[in-house]
Amino acid sequence: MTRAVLALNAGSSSLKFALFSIEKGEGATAPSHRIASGELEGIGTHPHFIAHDASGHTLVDERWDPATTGQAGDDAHHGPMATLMDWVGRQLGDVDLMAVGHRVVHGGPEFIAPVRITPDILDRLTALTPFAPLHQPGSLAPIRALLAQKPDLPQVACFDTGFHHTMPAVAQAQALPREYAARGVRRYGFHGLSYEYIASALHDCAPRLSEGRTIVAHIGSGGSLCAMRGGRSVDTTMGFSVLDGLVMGTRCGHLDPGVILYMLREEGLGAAEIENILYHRSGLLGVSGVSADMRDLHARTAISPEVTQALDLFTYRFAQEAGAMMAALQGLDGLVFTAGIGENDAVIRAAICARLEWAGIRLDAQANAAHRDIISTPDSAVEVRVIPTDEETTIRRHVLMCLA
Ligand SMILES: Nc1ncnc2c1ncn2[C@@H]1O[C@H](COP(=O)(O)OP(=O)(O)O)[C@@H](O)[C@H]1O
Ligand SMILES: CC(=O)OP(=O)(O)O
Ligand SMILES: [Mg+2]
Repeated sequence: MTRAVLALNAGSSSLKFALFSIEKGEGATAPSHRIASGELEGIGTHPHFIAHDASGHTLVDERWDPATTGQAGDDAHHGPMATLMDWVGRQLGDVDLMAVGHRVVHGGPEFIAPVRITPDILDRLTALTPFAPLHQPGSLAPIRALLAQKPDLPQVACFDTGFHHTMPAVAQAQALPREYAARGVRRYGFHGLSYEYIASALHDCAPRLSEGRTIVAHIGSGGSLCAMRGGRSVDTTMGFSVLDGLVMGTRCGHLDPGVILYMLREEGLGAAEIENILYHRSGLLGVSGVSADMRDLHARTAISPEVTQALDLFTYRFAQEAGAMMAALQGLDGLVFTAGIGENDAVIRAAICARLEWAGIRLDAQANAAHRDIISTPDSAVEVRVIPTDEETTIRRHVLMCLA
């Protein structure tokens, strides 16, 4: 029987998985071998489940009605996670599953390195839910379900916050009364499993950018920038929560806290209503009034000025936040685009790069349209790259490190 590790990556609009075969004694740094991988994407907009085997053959390719398939963050027995886990369970016939690794969005101040799940650890991770109210339950639901079904199956939690613990104290700080930092209210940063993968890819394919000053732009349904120097995070645009920084699919990004006071005091809204506005009704969806999904928005730019405004705000705010990351890095050698929008959307990449020409970025329009590895011109002061992220490979690495 093939021994395997399953990596589960629950995002806000997608559930991704990969099943890796593991040789006896295989270490975390050995090249990975996938038996199968896939994703349920477009959760909440146009759910699409697609999976491939090791040779790229399609195992499943189905589209569903969003009204019948639930939301990201539903518990493990209902909605998208149940669909994915049922399907994966049926594929496991001749596989000896040695461990499951999970993306867990928030590790709080305590959890940096990956950790083997025990009932006590699960309780401590559950206690972090107020830090990521809409992500943590979705991360923990499959862990809890598997712990009940298969208590002896090793499970490892891999933290999206872990990569950013190298940020200097000044980047972790907020200008609040000191006692807040002691209570864990500080800047953490997210998308760390993705940034760790990109840091290792840069080490292999672009040593100059790996050693130098690089902004990695993880722009999917959620999005953030990481200012990386020498392959480590020195700053990032998400802070205490996944609301900060860039304009996202349904989240507002950077916002004057006075707006929240206004909603509380003048509009009489409660915490749950404000949370719903900031997490689910803002961002591209809120400004365009039609969709959180970039693919839908491009199809409507010609007919809707609101859609054009939403895209303008998205690229404007990106350029502003990139300026902040350049200040943290004291300059810029490289810019890397990754995740759903970063990897696939040449129009958005071009609009962003046009706003950053002042920083020495020159885009090669043909290379960009063809989604090539390097999309800047040879004379560009900043090398611009597209690197597909692979959070599942980071999870595999973390599982093997943790079990060693
Ligand atoms: N071909 C494409 N063109 C433009 N945007 C795309 C394309 N494919 C995916 N996207 C965007 O990427 C988003 C999903 O990115 P992803 O990184 O999978 O998100 P998450 O992990 O946060 O769920 C979608 O909401 C969509 O806006
Ligand atoms: C941390 C976060 O925002 O994740 P996602 O982009 O998957 O929503
Ligand atoms: Mg993601």
